[in-house]
Amino acid sequence: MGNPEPAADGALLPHQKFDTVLTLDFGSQYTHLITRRLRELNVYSEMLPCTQKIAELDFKPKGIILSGGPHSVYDAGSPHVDPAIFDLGVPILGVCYGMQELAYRASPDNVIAGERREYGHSILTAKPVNGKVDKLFEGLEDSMRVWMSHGDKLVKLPEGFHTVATSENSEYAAITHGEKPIYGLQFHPEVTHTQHGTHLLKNFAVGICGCQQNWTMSAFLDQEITRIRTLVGDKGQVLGAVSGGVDSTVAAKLMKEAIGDRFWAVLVNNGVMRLNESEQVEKDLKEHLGIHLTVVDASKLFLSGLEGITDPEKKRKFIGGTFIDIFEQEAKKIEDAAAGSDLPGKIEFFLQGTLYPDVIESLSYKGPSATIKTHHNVGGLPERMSKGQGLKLIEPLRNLYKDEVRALGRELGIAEELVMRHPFPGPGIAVRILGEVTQERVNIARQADHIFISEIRKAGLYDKISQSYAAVDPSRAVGVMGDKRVYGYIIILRAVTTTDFMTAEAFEFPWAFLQKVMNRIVNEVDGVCRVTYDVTSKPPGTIELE
Ligand SMILES: Nc1ncnc2c1ncn2[C@@H]1O[C@H](COP(=O)(O)OP(=O)(O)OP(=O)(O)O)[C@@H](O)[C@H]1O
Ligand SMILES: O=c1[nH]c(=O)c2[nH+]cn([C@@H]3O[C@H](COP(=O)(O)O)[C@@H](O)[C@H]3O)c2[nH]1
Ligand SMILES: NC(=O)CC[C@H](N)C(=O)O
Ligand SMILES: [Mg+2]
Repeated sequence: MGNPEPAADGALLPHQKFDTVLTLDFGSQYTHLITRRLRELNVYSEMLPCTQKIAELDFKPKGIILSGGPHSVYDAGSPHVDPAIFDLGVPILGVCYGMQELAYRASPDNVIAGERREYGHSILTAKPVNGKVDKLFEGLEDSMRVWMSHGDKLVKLPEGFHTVATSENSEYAAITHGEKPIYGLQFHPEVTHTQHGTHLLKNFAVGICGCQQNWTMSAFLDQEITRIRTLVGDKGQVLGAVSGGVDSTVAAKLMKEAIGDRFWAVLVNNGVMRLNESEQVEKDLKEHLGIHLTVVDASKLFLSGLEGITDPEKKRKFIGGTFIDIFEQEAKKIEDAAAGSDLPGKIEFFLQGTLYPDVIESLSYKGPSATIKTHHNVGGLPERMSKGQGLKLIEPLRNLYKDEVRALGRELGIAEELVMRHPFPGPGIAVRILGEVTQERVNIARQADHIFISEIRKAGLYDKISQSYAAVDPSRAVGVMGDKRVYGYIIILRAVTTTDFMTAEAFEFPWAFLQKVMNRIVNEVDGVCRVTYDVTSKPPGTIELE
């Protein structure tokens, strides 16, 4: 099931504690939106690949949703669901490919390639049966705009099914079985382009599956604290890397709440953090959160090692590797110190702030996809540490989306300012300096970044932007300042809005704001004579420059 954490009796995972709708992924780009929409309704949902064997589940879902997907059910090699889903006796909803899969299973000649693709809006009307609209469409009696994206279609109703909604182009826009709670939709209720899509998913999850709407961060917090205590026992100790970022701060606070002083945090100052960041984080974590923290100043080691490296991937790999070396040394020191203290047990666990999108990424049903960039990857850390030092992994956030992590942070009483911080990558400013990283360039990037972020805060824009920073382009440009010719670096400002950091749009600043920031940077940061604003969306750009 992909959960690397050790099992312990009584340490219940969310899908064992909360009513869960299981979404099986056939590779649609929208699958994860199904789980998102359900969680927004306070119904817990998890996604697994369509190849999941039902016998291997360690929980019983209250309902199953089969997602859309790029394949055609009738093609050789197309994915098919484990037929055991039908033996669970729980409601099933097929969306697009998922519906075609249901029809195809009933009889392969139910599904054919349509004459043309249907992509975009369509008007859907619920069709009453015996004068009554189906449970799936309760409260949705009026026509609604839905979003379609398919080329294949049902040519006839599978045996035992009837139509519960039609659209302009699809006679079988929504179908249900006469006796069993099995449903199919040709359109996508999970996308925001579908009107009342969330209402429809609620009708399925709550009305039909009978799920309780009790997935709240306060309930999760209680469950997770119990789970961590059971897992770690009353003697075990936990070690964790913290950056001051949202994820590691929330994970650390949660750990502190669960096991108190048996949690040990390490912050590595890699020399490419923001202005005063290391000091600020130390203060925040120690004072506000009361966390037991070791700060390792390795800035010289990182900066000297980065000398002469211009290739982005090489920079990332160097930083990732050095980070692990330092962390291992510190872990050893802490362990040795803990062994000599009167603290009860040995350090057995390693805390990691993995989030659900990372998990989804690894569970999605897809062919091999190209690596865009190597994230500095503390993901490499536990493997070496678990083998080398026998540490077991603990990942309390692995089922949460970023906004859920923020809500959990608030639940834990973490200050709003920490909870709402923009993400900051592990390799830090090093991937925001194009080409070689030098102390001079780091200083310039820090100062420019500090001005940009302070102005964003002053203008009340910080929470409207998902991530922002200033980068340095060390190819220089000519300028004139105080009647003198100057030849200086170019600053690139970047600010984006995004929900999942997979795609992003450049933030639209008022012109006067950009001019003000430009003015301050050229006047206050030595060595800079030009400021540009990067308007590239993702794709084709990425959020970081390297
Ligand atoms: N300077 C650092 N010192 C110690 N650990 C770090 C450092 N930078 C990153 N990490 C570790 O790497 C993990 C991944 O970094 P990432 O930036 O994705 O998360 P974050 O910093 O906790 O939160 P955010 O996404 O808000 O920045 C962190 O959770 C932390 O465990
Ligand atoms: O901890 C991290 N280590 C990394 O190596 C790393 N690279 C990118 N990022 C962050 O990921 C998000 C997407 O960034 P990209 O569009 O540049 O891939 C953005 O939020 C980036 O800041 C990283 N975070
Ligand atoms: N969005 C989908 O699930 C598409 C299903 C199938 N590939 C079709 O074209 O009809
Ligand atoms: Mg970070």
